[in-house]
Amino acid sequence: MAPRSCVLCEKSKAILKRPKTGQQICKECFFYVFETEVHNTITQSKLFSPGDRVAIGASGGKDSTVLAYVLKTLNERYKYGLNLFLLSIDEGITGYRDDSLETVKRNQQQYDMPLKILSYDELYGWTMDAIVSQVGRKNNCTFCGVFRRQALDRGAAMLNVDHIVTGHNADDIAETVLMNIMRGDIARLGRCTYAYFKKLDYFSTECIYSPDAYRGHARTFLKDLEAARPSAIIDIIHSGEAFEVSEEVKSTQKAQQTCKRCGYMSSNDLCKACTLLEGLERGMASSGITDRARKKMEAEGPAPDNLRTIPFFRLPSGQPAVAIESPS
Ligand SMILES: Nc1ncnc2c1ncn2[C@@H]1O[C@H](COP(=O)(O)OP(=O)(O)OP(=O)(O)O)[C@@H](O)[C@H]1O
Repeated sequence: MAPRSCVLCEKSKAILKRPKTGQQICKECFFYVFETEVHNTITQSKLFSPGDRVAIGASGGKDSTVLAYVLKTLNERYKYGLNLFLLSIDEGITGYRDDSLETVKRNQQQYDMPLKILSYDELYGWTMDAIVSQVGRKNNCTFCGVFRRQALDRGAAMLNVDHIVTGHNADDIAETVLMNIMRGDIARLGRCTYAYFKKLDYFSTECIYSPDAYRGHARTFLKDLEAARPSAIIDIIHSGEAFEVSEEVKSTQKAQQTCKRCGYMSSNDLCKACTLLEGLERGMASSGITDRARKKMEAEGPAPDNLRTIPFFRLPSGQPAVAIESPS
């Protein structure tokens, strides 16, 4: 059978079928439509203003590498006037993050962007290797996720940027929508094709500490759905976007305040990172995970005065941290 030609340019050979539209298109047309969609989202949502400083959360993986490449390309093509920075968080995972940071350092050269690396070790006094040796593999993702979110905000404040952007592909977002539904967590409500065809330099190893079994179930389920109906992924994302959170559910969300200990935004007296860090420092790491363990630690008395804590968080303006929309 003769190869199909691209439905857009009608000249070149089609090399992929976009599940989103069902269109069979060639490589050049794919680059063009993908980049144009990102551009349209940026302009229609008025994401940036000329002169804005933007930190790209750079893990070295495919999604953030595509993000850095596309933002740089669009910034030059459409003259957005953005100052772009790479911001990498070094979680301290030997054999994984040290390798992927080498990719980010190459991206820094390739894309000619300043790079800031901030490590868990310098911020919290703990690497993920040390955390895993205390808590084991089961709950370590909780520590890593909470610590990364705060580290990205703190790194962004150090760079004095107006925005942080992170890379997410359609599969990951659909998985997250499904997982929030399956957990009854409505209130918290891809692909690598682009990176592969553009031959971008990215790091493609899974985190050595991330056996997220629940996400694995969502992923398998989504793959089955997609096999039956290719638009399933994008349909689920649209459903997630269309969910209306009732006022009753919204009212269960706690008001945003700042952490008494470190000044970072929090919905409790202590932010989650301070709670987790206190547990680690007192040798009771699960106190940040289960209510029972927390009560046990509380029963042992207040935190000692010499407890290692996270430096107090202030925005570059000197203001304490204020609420920033939390992606979930
Ligand atoms: N260590 C890190 N330093 C800076 N940004 C990070 C880091 N880890 C994750 N991010 C940001 O969060 C996004 C989503 O991360 P996630 O862990 O889900 O990885 P992913 O979907 O495999 O993305 P990637 O392919 O870029 O690694 C990344 O694209 C990146 O923008």
